[in-house]
Amino acid sequence: MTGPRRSQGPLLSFTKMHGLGNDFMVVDAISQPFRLRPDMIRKLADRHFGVGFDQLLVVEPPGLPDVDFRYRIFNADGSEVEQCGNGARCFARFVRDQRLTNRRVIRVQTAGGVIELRIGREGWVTVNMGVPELNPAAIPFAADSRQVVYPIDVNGQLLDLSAVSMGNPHGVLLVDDVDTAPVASLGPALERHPRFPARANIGFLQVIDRGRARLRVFERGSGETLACGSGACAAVVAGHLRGLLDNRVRITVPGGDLVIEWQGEGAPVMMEGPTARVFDGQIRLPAESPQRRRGRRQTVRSHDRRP
Ligand SMILES: N[C@H](CCC[C@H](N)C(=O)O)C(=O)O
Repeated sequence: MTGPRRSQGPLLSFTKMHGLGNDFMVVDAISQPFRLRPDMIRKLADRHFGVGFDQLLVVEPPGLPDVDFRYRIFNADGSEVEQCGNGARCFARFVRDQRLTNRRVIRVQTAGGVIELRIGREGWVTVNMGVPELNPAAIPFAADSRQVVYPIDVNGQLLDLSAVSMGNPHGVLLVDDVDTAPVASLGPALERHPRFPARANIGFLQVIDRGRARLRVFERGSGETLACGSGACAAVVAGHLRGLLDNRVRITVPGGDLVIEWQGEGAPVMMEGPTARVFDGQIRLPAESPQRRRGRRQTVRSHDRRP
């Protein structure tokens, strides 16, 4: 077998996984070098010319004393983000399956803070997603003061929106029926609304009763996905604060069900759901141009947060 041509880059090993159809390319950057740029991530995310995924998840050695791993998350548009709930479950299963840990409870550092993952049976994982952030400035969402519901003008239409951060920003709208919700039009308009300076994930929440709800999410940087774990958490927080949902809610997203628990202000949001491994693969990356190699030597590894 001939070795790679000089113009070819390294082989990158990965595992394709999903959490309720929210799909991921998972890369172990502990056992292999990992240096990708936003343009390269966008190419890998392409469902025709690349691997195809909603998010790229990267396993790195811990950067803090009391955590087991660092977990980096990149959307399909190449933007690096703070949190991914479904991804956290798949991350936990991956590091255990790959024997990178033998622990059943792992602490993971993300750009949005430290989260704790508990690995159960048959691929089920419970995630402590941390305490939701409701202060507009920290979400970030432009508002004079904190409200449960914010009136917001979207292309001349006045809507009632809840704003929550799970480490990543979310807007939540109540709808009568998720099947007819204007996700394709309102999703992008709100994702990039000027009042969300870091953009946002937009959830369309239909309350069935105080313990059950349906949800569709137009995700920041990836578009509508079959499931959004942090979006399900944000939706339960918003529904609870509006007095419509109890502490434990079964959230049905297009890809299946998640169980979310929140005891109220100051408490963390707990999320429980399944994970699935689809296949393992390798992909040869294009060689880095000499100019980029020279540029790389002069710069510290960049943690691009936006393409
Ligand atoms: N698109 C999200 C990241 C992935 C979140 C989602 N896949 C989840 O399960 O939480 C953001 O830009 O904040």
